[in-house]
Amino acid sequence: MAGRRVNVNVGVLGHIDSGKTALARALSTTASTAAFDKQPQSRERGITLDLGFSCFCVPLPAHLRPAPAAQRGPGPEPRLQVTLVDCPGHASLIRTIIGGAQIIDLMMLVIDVTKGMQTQSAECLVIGQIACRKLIVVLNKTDLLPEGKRQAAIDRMAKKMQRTLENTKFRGAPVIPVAAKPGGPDAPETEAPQGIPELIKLLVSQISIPTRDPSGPFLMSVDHCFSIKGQGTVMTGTILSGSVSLGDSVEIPALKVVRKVKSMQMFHTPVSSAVQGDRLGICVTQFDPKLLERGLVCAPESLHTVHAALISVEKIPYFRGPLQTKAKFHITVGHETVMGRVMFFSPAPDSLDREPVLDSFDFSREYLFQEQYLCPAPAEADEAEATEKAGQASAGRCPRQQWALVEFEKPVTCPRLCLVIGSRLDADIHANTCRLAFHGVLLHGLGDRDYAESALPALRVYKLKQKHGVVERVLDDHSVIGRSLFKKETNIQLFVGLRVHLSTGELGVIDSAFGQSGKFKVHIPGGLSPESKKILTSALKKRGRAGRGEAAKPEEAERLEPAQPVGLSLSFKRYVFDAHKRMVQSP
Ligand SMILES: Nc1nc2c(ncn2[C@@H]2O[C@H](COP(=O)(O)OP(=O)(O)OP(=O)(O)O)[C@@H](O)[C@H]2O)c(=O)[nH]1
Ligand SMILES: [Mg+2]
Repeated sequence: MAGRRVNVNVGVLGHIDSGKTALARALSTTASTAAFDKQPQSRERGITLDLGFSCFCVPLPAHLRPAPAAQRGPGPEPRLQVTLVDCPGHASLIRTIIGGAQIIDLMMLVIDVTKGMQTQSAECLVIGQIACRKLIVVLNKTDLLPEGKRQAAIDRMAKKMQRTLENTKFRGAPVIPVAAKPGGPDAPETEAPQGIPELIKLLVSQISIPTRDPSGPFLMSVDHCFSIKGQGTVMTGTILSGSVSLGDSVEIPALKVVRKVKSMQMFHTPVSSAVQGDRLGICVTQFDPKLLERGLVCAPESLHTVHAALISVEKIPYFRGPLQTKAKFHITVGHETVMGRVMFFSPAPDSLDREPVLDSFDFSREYLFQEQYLCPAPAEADEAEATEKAGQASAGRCPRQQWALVEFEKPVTCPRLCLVIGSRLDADIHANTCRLAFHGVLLHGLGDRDYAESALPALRVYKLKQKHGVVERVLDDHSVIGRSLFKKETNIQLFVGLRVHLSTGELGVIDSAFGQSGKFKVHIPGGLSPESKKILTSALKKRGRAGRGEAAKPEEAERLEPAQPVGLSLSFKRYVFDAHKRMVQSP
């Protein structure tokens, strides 16, 4: 029996033509069926269209070996299997790249040393920050640098990359030069790559194996599917969670079918079980492989199909422009990308500082509707630019967590708490801008097609509304008539009982409509103060005088005339999903 193998997935990401496939080829000794641009279209266009998988093995390094006590007696040397996930570079394939990034433990960012950071290198770095823990920057094509100045140019680019990483979570990550295919496409195959042994050494030293957890529901991301005559249908992919054994039933949720696992292989070797992190081919009883190119296979009934979701959101700082409520984004949910419309909301003002919660959504709390995602107010220096952008949190008080309701154009099938990325894939790919707009975690999926009626009323997101009017006249010490707060057609009955503040300081309560023109009666429980009465009655007198032509002493009219009318302000909450559109008193 072969010795123990520990698998780790390493992503190869970078701008188009930086040499990712050439690097994967140089690194690999064993190629799986799908590696190295074997697709005919891929060969024709000279670009990678799909994830490519290949691997190489090295002795398991000391830092990854279990403690001596845990080791079983003498046996074959344990091996580390490094599975390389060669991602496409072309901008149009970013969904594939995001899918690839979610199954890797470490990311190699390939940079063409003669070009430096390019648009998709930056996007890959953003994706890496969201989905990966570790990074190595590989400066490729060093053979293209003039020999005499090569080292200096490499050092300069390495410094530049370090500076770029400075503001990311990969600060201080290693940068290493190579030439994966010296001489380029026309160079003879005998031309040996340069710097590969050093890169392997660095990779192996940087790899740490995340704890693989065999518990939890089985979930595998499938990247290829084909049938073998007389045996069944084979799906190859990476196990994202849980484990699988021979004879288990697995579900292909996209096709709504359940199949039995007949056999399994890991890199051409039959196995009887596999766990999270393993790369695997499983053969199940026949189904048409054409129906499933990409997708998920899972333990029966462990995934949910959702029509909308509540997600925790964080804006990607490189995305230019605001994130608007009602805007449409491409939303990658787990391993699917669909269009979705978003509505942003923040904590109620009294809970801005609450610790972010990333594993559930609290329906018992109230939330404040936002026209757009709130960004921290920028430093003074950026003020000019900042004033253009609305949606800044007032006085630098930015909530620690914000959310969005995402409504999908078509339902998506995804695991619990999966990664969500919102992007603007329709943006011009040559515009040199980051198309990735926000990321987050799916906290709560709405599985009912009629979620708008069945589930959303429980979501207590409110808009804070303010209305302003004026006191028209005093009825008595405890009541006034107001106007200009409502439109003529407003049903004032809905507002009865809500508090209004008079600009003179008194508190009133809307009592009833008054006449047909949107006027209303306000009851003032504490009574009008003598000063207020003076201001109001003097205004009344003036009106009266004009109306009835009564003579008043000119000096009195001057003295008592209020500088401004007495205002009435009403603030109330309206819950966005309240079917009855009730107004609720706000503090
Ligand atoms: N001179 C030189 N050319 C290289 C090197 N590595 C790759 N190339 C060439 O660069 C071109 C692109 O290489 P690929 O490996 O296909 O690049 P890629 O990053 O996989 O491209 P996409 O997958 O389409 O994004 C090919 O013509 C390679 O021969 C290198 O180290 N030196
Ligand atoms: Mg490629």
